[in-house]
Amino acid sequence: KLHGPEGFEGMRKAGRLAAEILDEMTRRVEPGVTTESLDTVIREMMLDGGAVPATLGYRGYTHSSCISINHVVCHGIPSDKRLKDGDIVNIDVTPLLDGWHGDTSRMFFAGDVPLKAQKLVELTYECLMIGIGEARPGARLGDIGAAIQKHAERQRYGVVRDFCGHGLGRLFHDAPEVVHAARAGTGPELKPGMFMTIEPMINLGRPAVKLLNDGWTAVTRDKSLSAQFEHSIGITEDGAEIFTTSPEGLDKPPYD
Ligand SMILES: CCc1ccsc1-c1ccc(O)c(O)c1
Ligand SMILES: [Mn+2]
Ligand SMILES: [Mn+2]
Repeated sequence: KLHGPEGFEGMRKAGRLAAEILDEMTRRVEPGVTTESLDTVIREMMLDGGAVPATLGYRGYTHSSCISINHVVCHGIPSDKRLKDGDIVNIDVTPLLDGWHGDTSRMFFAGDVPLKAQKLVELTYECLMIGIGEARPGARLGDIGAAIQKHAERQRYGVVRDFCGHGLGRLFHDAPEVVHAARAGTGPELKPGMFMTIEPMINLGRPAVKLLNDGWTAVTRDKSLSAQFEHSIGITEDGAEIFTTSPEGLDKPPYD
């Protein structure tokens, strides 16, 4: 699907609301808060912004966000679980605003996070931005995953294969599947008007993942820490536009 100016306008608005919600999470993530309480703030901010949570009811999912802590790779379900000092936390939100999905996630620190975990978070952000840097008309989809994989594996980190980025717009998930480990020069050619997410999950240890009995929560098999960042982007005539950038510059680690 190739979108025109109306689609870019719609995604800018949905993406900005999503980024503002994650900016608010920067102020609220701290040891002692429950992930359920953060999910409630997220849902209220979506509704106040005239949007609805795209994940609520999606394939039977019961919450307005995914909150994934430490060795949880993705799809962590908000609960009465309290954050503790040293936790690294991914919060993933997708407000659906006037028919457009703004899908984004960032890492947050609860209290004092060990340097090794901070380095994983910074490298994962670099992977996302390096992947976005490959997105332009004429590039191949595989160029994105190849660049991400190279940056992560050079530092001996594991790139998760089990979950991918995706096309989006009026749909939450559409073609293409954006794999975060791929071969350059392969896959469909990128064209202006394509919308997609890039959402690399990078593990301190091996790439392998398993699902918990709740049917949602994905964890590293070797229990190593995992980090993820996600942006929704649109391919423009000369590159890519990021729809989910923080208006306050809060989406860029290192977090001091
Ligand atoms: C919880 C929403 C959900 C359910 C099945 S996959 C999924 C999901 C979660 C976060 C995402 O960024 C995404 O693209 C999909
Ligand atoms: Mn997401
Ligand atoms: Mn996504």
